[in-house]
Amino acid sequence: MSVPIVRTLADLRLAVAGWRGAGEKIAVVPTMGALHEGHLSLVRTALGNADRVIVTLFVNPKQFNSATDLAAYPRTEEADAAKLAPFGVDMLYAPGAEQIYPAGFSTKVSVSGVSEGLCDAFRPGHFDGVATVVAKLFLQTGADSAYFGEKDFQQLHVVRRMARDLDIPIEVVGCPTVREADGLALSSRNQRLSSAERAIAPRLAEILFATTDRLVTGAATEATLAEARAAIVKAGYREVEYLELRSSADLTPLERVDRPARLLVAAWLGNTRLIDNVEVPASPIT
Ligand SMILES: Nc1ncnc2c1ncn2[C@@H]1O[C@H](COP(=O)(O)OP(=O)(O)OP(=O)(O)O)[C@@H](O)[C@H]1O
Ligand SMILES: CC(C)(CO)[C@@H](O)C(=O)[O-]
Ligand code: BAL
Repeated sequence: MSVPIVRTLADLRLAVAGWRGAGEKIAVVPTMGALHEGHLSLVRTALGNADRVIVTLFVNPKQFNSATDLAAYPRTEEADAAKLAPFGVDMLYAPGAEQIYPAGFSTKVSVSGVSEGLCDAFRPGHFDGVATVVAKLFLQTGADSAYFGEKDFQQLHVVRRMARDLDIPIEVVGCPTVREADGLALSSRNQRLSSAERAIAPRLAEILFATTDRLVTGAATEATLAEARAAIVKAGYREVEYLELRSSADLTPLERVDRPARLLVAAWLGNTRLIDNVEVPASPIT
């Protein structure tokens, strides 16, 4: 079985109209390709919740801050289509850039609040690019539900807020982060790690989990976070961009764990920027 590849908005709309006519529920899984088990877990959840599943593959230039990062981004469409084939995905929508940003395109979707701080502080404009392309993908596909990984936790919040604010009738579903056996969160950027870096990489998740265990409900957290930042550098990471505690519900900064909380990190291992985040387990207030 192979997955039908659709490259134009006109062909996408034709297929979707047929499915809608038959009363079928449609799910969309937006990706930038280089598919791995993380993406495939989203696909499995989508297949369980809908009659038709569209996976999108578009490396969105508007969300890259650096031309080098964009140029280095893996492009493996053939292998991606082969990975999707056994799942019975209904369509791989891999539009040309002109289908998303036709000549004269001048609109930007910008979500305030949840977009601010964390990744935005180091990739300014990144979430405008994400919100703009995801709004287009939601409207082009007209899907009933969309699947995003918690690995990109801030992105998940931005997309949810955007869909609510713009009254796009779609359910945004967050899916748990898939990890390698040693704890490293799967990411297409892991391919860029040297073998020495790959050996160090899982220390990030290890330190993150160990730190959440130390974040006792109600206690101030800054000293614990400072120790964790130092431990990440000691493990061999070049730089910690941020390690912050935020509310899980709306990403507001927290100085102590006084509601469901998430610990989020971005750090550079050599020339590769990795992100991760974990929920802080609730602990009894003593
Ligand atoms: N390890 C993972 N577990 C669950 N979902 C994931 C994982 N990695 C990526 N995803 C999700 O897959 C979707 C597409 O992500 P994307 O194509 O950017 O892959 P990626 O591996 O995160 O790449 P990169 O981080 O290098 O951009 C996003 O919703 C993202 O959160
Ligand atoms: C959601 C997304 C496909 C938008 O380009 C991208 O940010 C990603 O792959 O996470
Ligand atoms: N996974 C988020 C896409 C990006 O890093 O641009």
